Amino acid sequence: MKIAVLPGDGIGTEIVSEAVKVLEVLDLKFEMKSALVGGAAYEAHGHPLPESTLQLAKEADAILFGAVGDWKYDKLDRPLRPEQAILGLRKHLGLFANFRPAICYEQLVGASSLKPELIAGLDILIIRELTGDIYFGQPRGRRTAVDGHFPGAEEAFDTMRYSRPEIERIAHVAFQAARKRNKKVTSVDKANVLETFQFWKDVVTDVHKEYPDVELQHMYVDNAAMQLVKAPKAFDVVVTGNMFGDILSDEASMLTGSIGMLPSASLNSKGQGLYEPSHGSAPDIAGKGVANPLATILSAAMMLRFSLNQEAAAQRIETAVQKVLAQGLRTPDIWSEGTTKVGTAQMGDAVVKALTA
Ligand SMILES: NC(=O)c1ccc[n+]([C@@H]2O[C@H](COP(=O)([O-])OP(=O)(O)OC[C@H]3O[C@@H](n4cnc5c(N)ncnc54)[C@H](O)[C@@H]3O)[C@@H](O)[C@H]2O)c1
Ligand SMILES: CC(C)[C@H](C(=O)O)[C@@H](O)C(=O)O
Ligand SMILES: [Mg+2]
Repeated sequence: MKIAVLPGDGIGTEIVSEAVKVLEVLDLKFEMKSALVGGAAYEAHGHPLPESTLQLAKEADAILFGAVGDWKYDKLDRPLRPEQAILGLRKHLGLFANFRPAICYEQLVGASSLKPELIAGLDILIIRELTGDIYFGQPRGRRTAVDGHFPGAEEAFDTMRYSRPEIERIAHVAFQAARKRNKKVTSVDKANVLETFQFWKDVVTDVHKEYPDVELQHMYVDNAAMQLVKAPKAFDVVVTGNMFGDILSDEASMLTGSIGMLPSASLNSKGQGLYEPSHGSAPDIAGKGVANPLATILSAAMMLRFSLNQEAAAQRIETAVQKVLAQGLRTPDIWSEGTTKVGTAQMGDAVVKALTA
């Protein structure tokens, strides 16, 4: 089993080290190979996703990814920016199905910004389409406006688009996931304004005919953003496009206590997957040893489950994470009165200890 380890930038390197520690202690005979990606790869090779890194990723059974990006690269031409590395990996590997489970662990009910009764027992799954939408639509660019409110002015534009097969395959993923859970899918769109999302809604409705045992609800994205903080437990599986999924998953992360708790899996149709926390490189706390590594450690558990056929090991990691939380250990992002503040490495060590005890 080959795992490509791509730590990236900022806290990416700190949190991936902890996940690697956890994987190593399982002693499952993985072959782990690391490569530079993002800003780190740009510095060394002049490109955020060098051919050698892409090749390593393509040949791996699974990819463990940290995060990419730093403010200092914001002025680079877009194709050279660190974020192009993760977008390129998703595109080149066809990683269209992004699972972002928002689970509020019992021990962290007090860490959320929401009232405990709203989030105690929360377990929802956001399924974000990851290779289409306005993220990848062409054409895009800058030009001189020919119409609109300011003809002749400089303007920028992107293209929002989805094809029927792209929507169908993510809808199947969502209905099948819901079958293993509480059999409810909420499809989030903006069909009242955008043709792309009226089409999304129509296609999801068509696919639903094959899943009569699963309840389908449609919801506009603005309402969904509100309902997520009003009554999050009313959701089971949420399926949506690339951009709405990006935004709603960050919102949902706060229901779990912190964005440092939200893992993710991005899968292609061959069962290959990239596993990364949902958060970014957090330049504001990078290098301080305070980042929460649990989202990355939980992403490694998802990797064992979805790509490496190691369900028992995945469950061992998830149980170990709950154990350290029960011991009262908290990185600053999830710390509350009466618990013990620890750093990134101490948190990783505690998970390793809980696994081996
Ligand atoms: N997949 C990715 O690689 C990815 C995802 C999101 C953002 N980014 C990039 O990351 C950079 C920073 O973006 P941003 O600040 O908008 O988002 P971010 O997710 O990096 O950080 C947002 C806030 O959450 C905090 N945070 C994030 N992860 C944390 C963790 N594990 N523990 C504790 N606190 C954590 C940060 O300190 C910050 O205050 C940008 O360059 C952005 O493009 C990359
Ligand atoms: C860094 C960026 C390209 C990325 C996205 O928008 O998909 C990030 O925000 C994420 O959620 O993985
Ligand atoms: Mg995001």
